[in-house]
Amino acid sequence: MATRLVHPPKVTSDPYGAVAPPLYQTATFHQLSAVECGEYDYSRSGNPTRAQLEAQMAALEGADRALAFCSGMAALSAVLRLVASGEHVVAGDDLYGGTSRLLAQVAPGLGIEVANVDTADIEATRAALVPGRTKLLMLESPTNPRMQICDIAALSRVAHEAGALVVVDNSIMAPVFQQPLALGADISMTSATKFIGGHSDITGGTLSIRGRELAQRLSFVQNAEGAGLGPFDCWLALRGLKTMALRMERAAASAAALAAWLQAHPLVRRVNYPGLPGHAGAAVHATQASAGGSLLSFETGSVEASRVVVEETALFRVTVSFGSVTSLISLPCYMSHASIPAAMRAARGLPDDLVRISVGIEDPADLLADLDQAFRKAMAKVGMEASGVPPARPPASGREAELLARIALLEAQLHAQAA
Ligand SMILES: Cc1ncc(COP(=O)(O)O)c(C=O)c1O
Ligand SMILES: N[C@@H](CCSC[C@H](N)C(=O)O)C(=O)O
Repeated sequence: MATRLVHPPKVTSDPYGAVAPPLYQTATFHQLSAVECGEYDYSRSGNPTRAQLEAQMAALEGADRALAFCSGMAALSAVLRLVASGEHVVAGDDLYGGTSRLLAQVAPGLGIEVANVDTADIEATRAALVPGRTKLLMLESPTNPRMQICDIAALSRVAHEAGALVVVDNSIMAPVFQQPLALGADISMTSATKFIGGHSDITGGTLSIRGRELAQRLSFVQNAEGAGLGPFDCWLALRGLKTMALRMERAAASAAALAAWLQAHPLVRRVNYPGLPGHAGAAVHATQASAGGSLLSFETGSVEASRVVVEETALFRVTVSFGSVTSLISLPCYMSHASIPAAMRAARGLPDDLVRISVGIEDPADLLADLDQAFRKAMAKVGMEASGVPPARPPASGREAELLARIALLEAQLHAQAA
């Protein structure tokens, strides 16, 4: 993966042999004549820089074709266009807030009925699918923000038996750690705003698609509705891709160390991180992904304490989004998932005190020390003694952290095999 990210397939012929892909920052292309068009005519319909990004994503995910959109939501909206009025979608019940909003507030206006189900429960998902009427099963694994895991291969089989297509939102793992098409999904969506861009400087989304006919339908939507990614953002995404494995491996190793520390902390009631052997989905996750990733969430039992942790950290930026080189921290119920009505959040078990952390590529020792000082302030706020706080002693080096993360994943894999 690391090598393929640096050596993408070349789709543009560059007479100068530029090492960086050329940026075709143009809206239109000179035609061969008034009645003959060359390969490109208009950047909404196609652009060589976008074609380069799409070819690389297709190669990375073993797809027949990939398409790049101006955001992850635009990519998911294009997928929703595969469903006609009167048809049915089954989706998970712990989804990114924007996806929940699309399904709860946009889909009904299109005449599309949506059923939300706990996709960790294969039989419940099977029961929610209506053969012949359900056209799409929408999955996230891990889910945002509770990091729940579903079995992508088993659910793909169940959905296909019912005649539904499967789209997996792979934004949290990205192709570096998980490849949904290889597990049986039809479409893998990645918000390029996250790990692909990697520097919090673009919004984008990609669809990697199995099957030429399906890809053609989605490509038609991309052009007809005009939500393709612009050339400069494609160029930034191409640049981000080169270091994606390096960034993700480093951040995942640090996240594993932070998750272990949080789990031992007296102020923390629960840690959601699929790289922890005790996580309910760890065994399934270990069979379909190669790391726990760098996103995790935890509960303190007190919104007040969680808020102090979030606001008192200095290296973790209080911001929505994830997958950046910079560590980020948030209260999902007040930020990324605020568009889900409070009653629905409560029904789905999404607590207000949940804190989400996106671990960046900083030195894990600094991140731990920063969390430790913020937690001490939070404990003081809720009148807790600082006794029992685990030492904020990180693994001696990034390499050691990486090895520990690999060992944790191997343990989870052994667990899975034994089961
Ligand atoms: C899991 C997940 N899917 C999809 C999206 C949508 O991506 P974008 O913000 O690029 O539209 C986000 C975040 O926004 C997300 O967290
Ligand atoms: N105001 C935005 C919120 C974006 S959340 C971004 C990201 N997916 C995350 O989970 O942090 C909106 O309303 O969409």
